[in-house]
Amino acid sequence: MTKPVFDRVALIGLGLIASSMFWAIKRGGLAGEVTGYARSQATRDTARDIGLCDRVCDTVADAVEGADLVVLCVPVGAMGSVAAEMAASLKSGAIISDVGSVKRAVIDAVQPHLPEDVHFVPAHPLAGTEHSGPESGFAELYDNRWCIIVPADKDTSPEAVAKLRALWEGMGANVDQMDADHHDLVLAVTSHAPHLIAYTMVGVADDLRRVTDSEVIKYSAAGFRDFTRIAASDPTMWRDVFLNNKDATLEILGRFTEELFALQRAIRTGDGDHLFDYFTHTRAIRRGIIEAGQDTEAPDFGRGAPKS
Ligand SMILES: NC(=O)c1ccc[n+]([C@@H]2O[C@H](COP(=O)([O-])OP(=O)(O)OC[C@H]3O[C@@H](n4cnc5c(N)ncnc54)[C@H](O)[C@@H]3O)[C@@H](O)[C@H]2O)c1
Ligand SMILES: O=C(O)C(=O)C[C@]1(C(=O)O)C=C[C@@H](O)C=C1
Repeated sequence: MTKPVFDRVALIGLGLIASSMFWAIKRGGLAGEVTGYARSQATRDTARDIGLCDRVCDTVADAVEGADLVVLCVPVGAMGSVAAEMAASLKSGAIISDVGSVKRAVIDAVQPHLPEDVHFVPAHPLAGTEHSGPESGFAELYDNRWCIIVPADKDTSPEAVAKLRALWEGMGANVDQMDADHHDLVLAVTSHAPHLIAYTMVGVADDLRRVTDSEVIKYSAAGFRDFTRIAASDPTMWRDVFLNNKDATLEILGRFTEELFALQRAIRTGDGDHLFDYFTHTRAIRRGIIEAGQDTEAPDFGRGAPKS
């Protein structure tokens, strides 16, 4: 039996990310006790019914009392108010972290509420599904996925960072470290703008009523199915992501629109060379990612004959 990384962990907000953390912590024997708090009675009842958390508390103060690590797993827009609510009950020396998809806005919202004798070490696991709520979690969610740790200050305790790293590694993740603004720009490109594009594409399809009546469902085995999966993600979470990573997302969408206009023009003017060169370039990027071993889920390109 491995030694737990923390004696007591508190998970605040019992949805997909927190419930997956709980099952992964249990799988790895990473904490002595895990307490949990959710705002709604219905969520707390469900959590108790399915054995999510060793102890489900009815107040955030009870959940964080005596905890060595507190992880805020609520939507980005709720982080500040939850931090304010729990601040007076935090144990001296505790590590406070979060899992929010945006980092600069969360740091600005949470930090002012925290007492000086705790360590604030924000983080973001790059793993999720389109499902939400306490029943959607599973222990394997973080296996081989990245978790980015974003220390709030330059003088954040290295011991606190190392302990949080050990927890995420114990849950199966690969851990990296980044500055908050850089994180927000990278995620605007790789996650936030793509989600907005998926939402838009599904909305466009829905506008074409005759398509959605039957054909979209019938033929959505291809790329569009991934769009509909992503566009089924939690509306509160994604509203908060866009409102709290405004600048980076707008910057990326501006660039995206420019490229889209150029492609649109190439189609209208019959500029096949532009389209071909563009697609050749993007294909090389995809192949580069796979060759560098950075997409562990990608199938080999070129199937060829089955290998005996
Ligand atoms: N879903 C993903 O793909 C994903 C991936 C990485 C990070 N995240 C981040 O993780 C966090 C949680 O996301 P999730 O997918 O687990 O969401 P979820 O909807 O499954 O769970 C969120 C939980 O927070 C609770 N909550 C909402 N407002 C609250 C408040 N004011 N006070 C207390 N509790 C409140 C909800 O009731 C729910 O239990 C978000 O910040 C999100 O940006 C999500
Ligand atoms: O797989 C999915 O459903 C996701 O969208 C997960 C995903 C992403 O990769 O964009 C979504 C938001 C996060 O903050 C991190 C991960």
